[in-house]
Amino acid sequence: MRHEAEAAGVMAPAIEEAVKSGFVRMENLSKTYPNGTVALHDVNLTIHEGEFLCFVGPSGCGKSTIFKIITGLSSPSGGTLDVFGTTPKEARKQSDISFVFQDHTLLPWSTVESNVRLPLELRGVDKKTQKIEAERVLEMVGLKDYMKVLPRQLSGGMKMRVSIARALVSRPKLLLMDEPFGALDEITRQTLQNELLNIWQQDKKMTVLFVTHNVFESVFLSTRVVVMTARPGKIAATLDIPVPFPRDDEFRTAPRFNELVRKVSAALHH
Ligand SMILES: Nc1ncnc2c1ncn2[C@@H]1O[C@H](COP(=O)(O)OP(=O)(O)OP(=O)(O)O)[C@@H](O)[C@H]1O
Repeated sequence: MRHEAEAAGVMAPAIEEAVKSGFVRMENLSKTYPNGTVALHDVNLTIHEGEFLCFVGPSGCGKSTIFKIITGLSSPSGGTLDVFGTTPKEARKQSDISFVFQDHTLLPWSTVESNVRLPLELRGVDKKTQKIEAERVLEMVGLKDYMKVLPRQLSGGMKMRVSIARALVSRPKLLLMDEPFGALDEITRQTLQNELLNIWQQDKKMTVLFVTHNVFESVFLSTRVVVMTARPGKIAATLDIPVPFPRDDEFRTAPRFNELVRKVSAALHH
């Protein structure tokens, strides 16, 4: 419905406001858990449509807490966070948000295809569309020939590709990735980084928020890096990565890359 309205050039006032003011907007966002832990303090951040934003920071700086609030699984204790001009819970209901975690969380007894179709099945999408959409995203991640295979027959990198395909199947406007490549070997990790950028490039409107502990990964992938400090979690710096896409493996060894890595590292250790 909303997509149709947008295509016709008519946007609801709330959406228009969201586009103008930022796609995800945090204002003085704070979170104190019931045991007194201050996970976030006064976080201000505006994320625009189509950005690829990486969060880096030490363990416990509140990155997952931000994700929990964006998805409506946790509520702020102070300030506000809105997604597409509405509440996180509402945005989630509209299936505009998908997640990928470090643990691929695939159902072991279901084939690759069934795993990928699951989000659509849960939403009551008809079987024919489920199949078409599953094929579309499995093609994107290079696994169309593995549709009938069980997860245990796949390598770690392939399982992660299935997990990414499952997240993409509902055509999300916002993709949240919490250390998705943290458990993979370096070569697989770099391959998946390249593939993820290709996928993101195909859909200029999808916004990706990506948590990583790896400074190199943050510079390679993102349009902007948000550096956080621990206890209480705050934004120490936001750094633009003004390097055009597509980015290829040559970028990983370019002087510009090293210079940006140094900048992010300096902000982390400040
Ligand atoms: N449910 C909870 N109750 C109490 N404290 C919590 C809860 N969840 C998280 N915390 C604490 O809040 C702080 C931020 O946690 P969070 O998981 O958001 O950090 P993180 O940056 O994602 O960490 P990591 O990189 O290790 O995953 C930490 O000190 C954590 O121990």
